[in-house]
Amino acid sequence: MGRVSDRVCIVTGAAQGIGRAIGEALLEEGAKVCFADINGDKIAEVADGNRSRHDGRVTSVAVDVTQREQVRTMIAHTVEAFGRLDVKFNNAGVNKPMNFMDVTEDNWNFIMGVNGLGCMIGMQEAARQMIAQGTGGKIINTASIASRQGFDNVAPYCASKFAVVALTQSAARDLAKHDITVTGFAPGVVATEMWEQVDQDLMKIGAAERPGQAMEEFSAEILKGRVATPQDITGTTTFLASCDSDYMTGQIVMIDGGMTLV
Ligand SMILES: NC(=O)c1ccc[n+]([C@@H]2O[C@H](COP(=O)([O-])OP(=O)(O)OC[C@H]3O[C@@H](n4cnc5c(N)ncnc54)[C@H](O)[C@@H]3O)[C@@H](O)[C@H]2O)c1
Repeated sequence: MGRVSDRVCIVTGAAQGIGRAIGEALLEEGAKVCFADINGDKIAEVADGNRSRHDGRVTSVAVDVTQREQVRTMIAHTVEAFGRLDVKFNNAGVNKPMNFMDVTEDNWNFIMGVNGLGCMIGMQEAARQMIAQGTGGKIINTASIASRQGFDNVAPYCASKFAVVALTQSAARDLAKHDITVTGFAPGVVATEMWEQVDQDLMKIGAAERPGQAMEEFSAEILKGRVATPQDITGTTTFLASCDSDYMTGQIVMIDGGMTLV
């Protein structure tokens, strides 16, 4: 028996990076997992790649987390496949570095849309299903080191991740009476495609002159070399999915290699 045997989980942003690692770790611990992502081809490939090892416990769906109807369809698909929903990870996220003075309404709306609104809709629709089931459940949101501190050239991203923390704390209070716990986790820097893209974007806006420079400087100044792999954080995410007590609700677990201590 795994730590989350037979729990029905949805992970958004699961076509790559942190979300994919969360979903695959849940499968290893016995869960039934719906992998969900805006990239329909890639999410189907990820699910196919996991089917031979975990047959009957894998499904996938294409979803844009900012679109409520698509989120409802994703949940309906999962319930049809596995009978219910126990755990919902709101992990899909975007970043698009820009100097503070160049931030546009489009940039703000894009980042706040996916990271903030997408998280809120994801929580509401998961909770709606859990309330209808009468089973309670768990909602787990991906925050960030950027939800504790603002960093250069990523103001909307930091604002969106502060929003994730506030949504987690507020929803934890509102949903407690339905036995739904709401938690989050806040990684530091994780080596994913998002980080590679951030690196390229920083060069485009002139905040770095060569590939890897911004990361090296950030690494030297703030990280002290502590860059995680997606797999480094799945011990914590599986714990949050398995933890039946409500003592964690409303909390954000830091997985940032001690960055908040420096
Ligand atoms: N990589 C890091 O250093 C780091 C650190 C802290 C927090 N995070 C957060 O972790 C989460 C995952 O990040 P990652 O590094 O794996 O990024 P990533 O870019 O590798 O993966 C993000 C996934 O989200 C999907 N996505 C984007 N917009 C979507 C939408 N509207 N609907 C559905 N799916 C959508 C993408 O297609 C992609 O597969 C994000 O919330 C990110 O903000 C990342």
